Amino acid sequence: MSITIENVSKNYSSVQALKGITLHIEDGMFGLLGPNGAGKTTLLRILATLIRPSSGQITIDEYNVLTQSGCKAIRSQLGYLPQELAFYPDLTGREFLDYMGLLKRLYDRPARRKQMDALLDVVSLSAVADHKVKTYSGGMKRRLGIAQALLGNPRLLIVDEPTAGLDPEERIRLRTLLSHLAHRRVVLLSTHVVEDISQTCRHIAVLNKGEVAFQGLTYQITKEAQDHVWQFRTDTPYTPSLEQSTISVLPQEHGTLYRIVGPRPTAQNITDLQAVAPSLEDGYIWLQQRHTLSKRTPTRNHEEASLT
Ligand SMILES: Nc1ncnc2c1ncn2[C@@H]1O[C@H](COP(=O)(O)OP(=O)(O)OP(=O)(O)O)[C@@H](O)[C@H]1O
Repeated sequence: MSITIENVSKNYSSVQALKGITLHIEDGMFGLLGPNGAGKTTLLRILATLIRPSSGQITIDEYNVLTQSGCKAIRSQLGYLPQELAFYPDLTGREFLDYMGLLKRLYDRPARRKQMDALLDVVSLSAVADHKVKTYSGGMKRRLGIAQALLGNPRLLIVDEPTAGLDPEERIRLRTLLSHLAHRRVVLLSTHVVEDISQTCRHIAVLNKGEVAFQGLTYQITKEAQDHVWQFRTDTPYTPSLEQSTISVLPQEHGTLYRIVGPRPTAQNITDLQAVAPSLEDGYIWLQQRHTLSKRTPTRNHEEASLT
């Protein structure tokens, strides 16, 4: 499968949620990374054909998603797990899947049952399939959500923040499951957790305020931050400049160890200053910062302002 998103914008009355997004996505796992409000959910809902963009073009394989026939063709190949999936708590996991299967027009009962059994196995819920959903943990509900998205064996699986609120064990379990599912389809994963992406996605796009701040191979993000990550020690609290972000503050026996992303720190009271190898998180913060700063309108300094 091949997805091409060209110059897509979306306005909600006065809010411009997406501003000319252009992306290309192929089979495998693709990560959509960005802070709250970046526009990830809006983009996923557009791809899931739930809302229409204000402008732009989207083609999935040979289909134009914005036409009625293209939309219909894509819907039959699509599985979607939204951030908040409404479950019926008094149904069992199996009953819920059965209901969702009917909504997906899987009317052949034996075939639907067979598919449900296989999916319950894939998401490791077979043992609790006949327990009510209200007895499931957050992670189990998320896995049931993935099972319902997989009904009909879609070639495009869209999952919005699937690891939010899960404990580390469940997060790893879910990430691993999604990686396995990405073998013969596109899995589009949205998250604001850098680690989710680093462990699973070869290709990513970083969104910032409705724009693409980066797209490419995941490891390239660390390269972007090369020579912009600093470590130093100080005895007094360090206040970062507007262009710097504090990544960590580690109290030690002698002073405090700071890790900063941005221009080289120049404060007097710091020692052992060195540039360090960026992590993916450093790279992500650097990209966000660079993108935000590039959008800021230059302000006059105080002297210039006082002359007028
Ligand atoms: N239905 C809506 N009506 C008005 N504004 C909206 C609507 N949906 C989203 N927005 C706004 O659009 C922008 C992008 O929101 P979106 O939910 O797509 O971002 P996100 O990256 O998914 O964030 P989060 O991780 O918090 O869900 C935000 O400013 C949000 O407030």
